[in-house]
Amino acid sequence: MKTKEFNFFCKNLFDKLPVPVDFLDKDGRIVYINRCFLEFLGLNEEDVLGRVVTEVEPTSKFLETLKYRQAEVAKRHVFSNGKEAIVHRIPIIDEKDNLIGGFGMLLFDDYEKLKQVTEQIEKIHKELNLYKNEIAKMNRAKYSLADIIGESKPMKQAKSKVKKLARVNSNILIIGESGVGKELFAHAIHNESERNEFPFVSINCSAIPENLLEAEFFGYEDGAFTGARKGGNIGKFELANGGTIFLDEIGDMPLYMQAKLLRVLQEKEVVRIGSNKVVKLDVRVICATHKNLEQLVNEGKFREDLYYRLNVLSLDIPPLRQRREDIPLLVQSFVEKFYKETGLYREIPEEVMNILCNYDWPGNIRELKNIVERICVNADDTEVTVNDLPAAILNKTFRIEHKKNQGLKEIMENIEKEIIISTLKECNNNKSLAASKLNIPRASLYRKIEEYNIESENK
Ligand SMILES: Nc1ncnc2c1ncn2[C@@H]1O[C@H](COP(=O)(O)OP(=O)(O)OP(=O)(O)O)[C@@H](O)[C@H]1O
Repeated sequence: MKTKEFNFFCKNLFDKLPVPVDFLDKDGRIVYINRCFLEFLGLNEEDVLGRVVTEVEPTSKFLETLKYRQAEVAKRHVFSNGKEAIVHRIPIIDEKDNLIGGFGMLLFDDYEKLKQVTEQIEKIHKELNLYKNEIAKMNRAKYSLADIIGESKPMKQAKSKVKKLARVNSNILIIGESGVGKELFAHAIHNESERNEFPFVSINCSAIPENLLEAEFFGYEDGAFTGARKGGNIGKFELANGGTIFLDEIGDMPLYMQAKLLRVLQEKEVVRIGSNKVVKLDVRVICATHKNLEQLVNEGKFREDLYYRLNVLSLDIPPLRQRREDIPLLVQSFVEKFYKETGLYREIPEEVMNILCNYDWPGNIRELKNIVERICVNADDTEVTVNDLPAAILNKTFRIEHKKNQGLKEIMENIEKEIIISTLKECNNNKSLAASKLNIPRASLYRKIEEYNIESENK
């Protein structure tokens, strides 16, 4: 192409470009320079065209670039007018390896602006890391094995199982009544595992409105649906990547979400709503439920395939009434916690402790914790009294009411019968254990069971 034609061609291409650009011939003469570059240098086209680059701009290193045929990319350069920029100098070589010219371009024509942008980016990065750390802190497992109070046999067994479960990566289903400590155990499994440096994300399936479940689980992109937060949102699975996700109340998950969850567990990847980018997942899933999932499967309310996928390993946490010996330890720890939080010292006398130990605790440890806190608040003095206990607990503990016109013998028999029934319940109907707890010979227990017709009532 002739110089004139080339110049015309470049004008069409580069004159409207807001980036300074020029072309040189093989001897370093400027054959084209765009308007933006002229403005930057404060020169007119006539002062520049056809002249050797160093005559126009004495600081230019372009002649060396042409001489050594070596491209220089993103170099900082100070021009004779004092302006600083990031420049590219590229030698142009033809197919026969001959040098035919050079191409120059300024990336940032205002170095100060670049510095500001870089500083701004650095600041944003720092802030982003700060938020990331905060989010990571929020998504940490707070409890470890040491926080799980209980020395009863079933608790010791459950705690030692935690260590085994932590060693592998399979999904776990934790079963137990409400308030037994399922979430606490999930935290402990994560903390004992190799994933403990990664997030622990907890999500309660029954607490999220059905229409938001998918967005919460898998996240969404900006404008994915009406009401979606600007900028989109990361899903809990992505948030838990590398760590553990705890899906509480899994039995309450609607069927359509069960299908989606199954897909994620099978594929080990997730796609945000409104996006087509696949995110690979490495997340351990721990689920919990107080419902009978097998029954839900039989009723068609829970997918069988999902049940088997979640229930690879399981952990059964017994209700508090089956491990009453843990009650004094738990009460003591809740009283200490109350003292630490409020500075109010409380003591639980034996008669109050006995009542607490005999109550059945349908709400398990959560209920016990609440009641202990309540009686600590109610107490007028350091020593808590029976009167500080809620009536509901007192009524249920003193179940043995005698009917009018009953003689002492009959009343005593009723009391004896009640005690035997509750001890048998406590011992899971193990008669030898019950006899030893009641401190009577086994034969006496059998006789009384028959006498009071307990076995048939107990079935
Ligand atoms: N062994 C324990 N030692 C100390 N605190 C416990 C213990 N078990 C449970 N808790 C406490 O009791 C409360 C209820 O525990 P958690 O939430 O883990 O029960 P959950 O079985 O998951 O209940 P839900 O089924 O209702 O979700 C929490 O405050 C927890 O810290």
